[in-house]
Amino acid sequence: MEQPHAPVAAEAGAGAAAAGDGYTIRPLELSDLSKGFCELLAQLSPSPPLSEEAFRARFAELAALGADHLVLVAEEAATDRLTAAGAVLVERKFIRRCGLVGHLEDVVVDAAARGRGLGERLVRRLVEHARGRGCYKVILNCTAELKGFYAKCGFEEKNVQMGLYF
Ligand SMILES: CC(=O)SCCNC(=O)CCNC(=O)[C@H](O)C(C)(C)COP(=O)(O)OP(=O)(O)OC[C@H]1O[C@@H](n2cnc3c(N)ncnc32)[C@H](O)[C@@H]1OP(=O)(O)O
Repeated sequence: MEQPHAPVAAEAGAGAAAAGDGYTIRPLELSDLSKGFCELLAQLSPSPPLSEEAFRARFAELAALGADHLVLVAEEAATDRLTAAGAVLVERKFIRRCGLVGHLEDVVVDAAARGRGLGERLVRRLVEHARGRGCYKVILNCTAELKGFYAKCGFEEKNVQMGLYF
C-alpha cells in the first residue's frame, strides 16, 4: 500500500524525482521514521530518536500546512535508507503586497554521501518549490564555513543573523 505523505507531494517540483546516481528526492513520508530520518537529523543538531507517536503527530501538523511547509528527503535506491533531508517554510507577510518569503531549514547530507552534489540538488529543489509558491526570496541562517556551499546553490550573503535562545 502506498505510504501517506504530506499533501505537498502533488505540488509542482515537489514530487519524487529519480536521478541517474541512485538517489530519489521526494517529500517526507510516514515510513521514513524507519529509514533513518532521525539518525540523519542527528548529524545536524542533537536530535534524540523520536517515538512513532511523536513523529506521526508532528508529521500531521506539518501536513496541515500544505504546500507552505515542505520537507524533502533523498533516498538511496540500493539501501532504501535516507541520505539527505531539508525543509522550506513559506512565510506569509503583510509587506511587499502580502508577499511570501521562503525559509530554508535543516539541510543535511549523510556524512558518507557528502561531496557528490546531493546537498546542492536538494537545496535547488527546495528553492524551486519556494519560487513556485510565489516567494520573492528565500533566506537561511548558516555558519561562516557553509557560505561557499550556499554560494554554489545560488545564494549571496545578506545582513546579519541574530538569535535569542531559551
Ligand atoms: C540552512 C541550514 O540548514 S544550514 C545547515 C547545513 N547543514 C550542515 O551543516 C550539516 C552537515 N553538513 C552537510 O550535511 C553537508 O556537508 C552539506 C549539506 C553542507 C553539503 O552537502 P554536500 O552534498 O556535501 O554538498 P555538495 O556535494 O552538493 O556540494 C555542492 C558544492 O558546494 C561545495 N561545498 C560543499 N560543502 C562546502 C563547504 N562547507 N564549503 C565550501 N564549499 C562547499 C562543493 O565542493 C560543491 O562544489 P563543486 O560543485 O564546485 O564541486
